[in-house]
Amino acid sequence: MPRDAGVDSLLRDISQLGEAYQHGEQGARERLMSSCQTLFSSLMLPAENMLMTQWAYPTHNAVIRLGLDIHLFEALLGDEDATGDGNTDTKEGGTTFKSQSTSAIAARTDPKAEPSLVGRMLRHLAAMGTVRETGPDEFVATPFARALTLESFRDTVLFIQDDYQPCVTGWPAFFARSGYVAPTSSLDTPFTLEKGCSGQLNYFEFFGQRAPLMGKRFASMMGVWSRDRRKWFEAGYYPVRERLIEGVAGFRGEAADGEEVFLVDVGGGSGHDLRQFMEKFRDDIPGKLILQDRPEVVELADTGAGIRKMGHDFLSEQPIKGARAYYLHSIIQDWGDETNVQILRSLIPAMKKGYSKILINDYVVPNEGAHWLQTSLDCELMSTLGARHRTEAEMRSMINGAGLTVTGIFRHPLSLDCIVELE
Ligand SMILES: C[S@@+](CC[C@H](N)C(=O)[O-])C[C@H]1O[C@@H](n2cnc3c(N)ncnc32)[C@H](O)[C@@H]1O
Repeated sequence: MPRDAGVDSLLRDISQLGEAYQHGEQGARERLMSSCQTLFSSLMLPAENMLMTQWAYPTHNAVIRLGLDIHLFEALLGDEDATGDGNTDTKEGGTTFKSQSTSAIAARTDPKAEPSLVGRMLRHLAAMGTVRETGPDEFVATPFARALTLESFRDTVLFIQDDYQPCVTGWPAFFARSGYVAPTSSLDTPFTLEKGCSGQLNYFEFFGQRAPLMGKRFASMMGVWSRDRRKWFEAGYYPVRERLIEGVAGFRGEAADGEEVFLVDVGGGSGHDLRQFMEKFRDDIPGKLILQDRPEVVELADTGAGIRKMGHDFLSEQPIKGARAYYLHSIIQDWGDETNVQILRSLIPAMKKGYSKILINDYVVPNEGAHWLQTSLDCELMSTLGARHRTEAEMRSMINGAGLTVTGIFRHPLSLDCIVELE
């Protein structure tokens, strides 16, 4: 086969990025991953690509899913005190993982699975990079395999594979019916078609009224989705002190009534954003933190001390008046323009002029070169809520239509999302 010039230049980039990564340069890891991914797909032949995407990925997912049922990932971690049988220690991301034999892993599965089935599952997981093979019939967990023992990761796999994926499998039926037109109503989507609630309940109403467990798993998935991303309040992203904290009465020793609300997380789900915000700023937060969402969602949220929970429908007037900021994370992306204008207008009567701000934390997608995280979420939004991502021009026009003004768009150099600040 003739060599591809694109591949040659990718190889040069990867070599330079590899050095930058070894020197700990900011952003080198992300750029290296992206170049490696492009290199991988450039090198793959069409039939290999076919088999990888259509065969290997789905069966990898199926092995992970079945692995949860038999507690394969817990079995793989073994017993902290396990010794003998030739186990070797492997360092990954600062944690020591022990190598385990297939028979030892199979013996710890629960319910007990046939050792040869466990061996076949482990070999596919190893081929796909989820576990590592350290010798014949010997495996060690990667950080991802270890994370699959966490409740939030288990919930995420169960939500995506059991609750969400069937509506993606139903795309051909939905689009044949719609005449190959993308959905624009949250009441008529591949999700509502698959769940039999078209015209009656949207995605979130379905969780609340028919599938509370699904709602809990969804909230866990949102936490996992945010987990390794740059937080909006981190250094180099949105300047929280300069733009929010310093403008609050009482911050400079002026009189404050102690009742001020600093931040309302509107549609804040499980409260993970406020919890992390609290951990970072603690005693510097000049006012109360309030988590709002649908009543059944806030009820499940484990916010800990210092965060007040409140059931509130964001389509109706905001009851917390004069907060320093109203934060909307992954809310605007969920809805069409009409609903978003209603969500934003419901906040306006509560805002103190010249003081309160709205912070929209969403992806604002580029016209070209969107990341797979953005494009796959766009597919998810289309499938579940008949929604879609917006470009900056589309976002600005929607916001102006609600009678608000964009006062800044803030991004971390390594984040795919941004904060759109409004007054
Ligand atoms: C995509 S999630 C985002 C959750 C959270 N902000 C985060 O980033 O993890 C959308 C949230 O909007 C909430 N929601 C949907 N409809 C709502 C409504 N009418 N009023 C209040 N919250 C609503 C859902 O329950 C869900 O928690």
